[in-house]
Amino acid sequence: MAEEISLATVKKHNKAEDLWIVIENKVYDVTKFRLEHPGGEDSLVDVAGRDGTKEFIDVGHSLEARKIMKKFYIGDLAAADIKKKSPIRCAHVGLALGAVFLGFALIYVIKRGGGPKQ
Ligand code: HEM
Repeated sequence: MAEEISLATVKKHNKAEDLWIVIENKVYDVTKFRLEHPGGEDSLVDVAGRDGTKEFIDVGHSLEARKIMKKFYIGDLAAADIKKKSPIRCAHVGLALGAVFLGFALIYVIKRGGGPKQ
């Protein structure tokens, strides 16, 4: 099984001479690659020690780039750090569904003449 690396550990490697990046929940040590990176050293240093998934995808990296990445893979982001964002999103979806349900329930009660009878 791949080694699990916490985001706190990744954060310690946030310099050009010690450069780890998270992409799609996988951790890469691109310290040596930074000088060969066709997109330049600076773009990698900008996301050093953090999640660079958005930036990586925004560039539209080729399949060749994805092949090269594999050479620098050092482990997976710890499960606890991956899940952090999702409960918030789930809560939002739950709230939205709850609000829609309440809306329909209200319409139903009103249409049935749930109000005071005359
Ligand atoms: C292990 C991680 C990465 C690898 C192996 C990698 C590899 C490459 C390669 C091979 C290219 C040439 C174009 C292509 O084949 O797509 C490239 C271009 C580029 N990369 Fe990366 N890259 C990595 C991460 C990143 C990240 C995290 C960023 C942004 C923060 C980034 C920004 C860029 C930019 C700006 C270009 C230039 C695009 C252009 O000139 O059109 N790269 N990269």
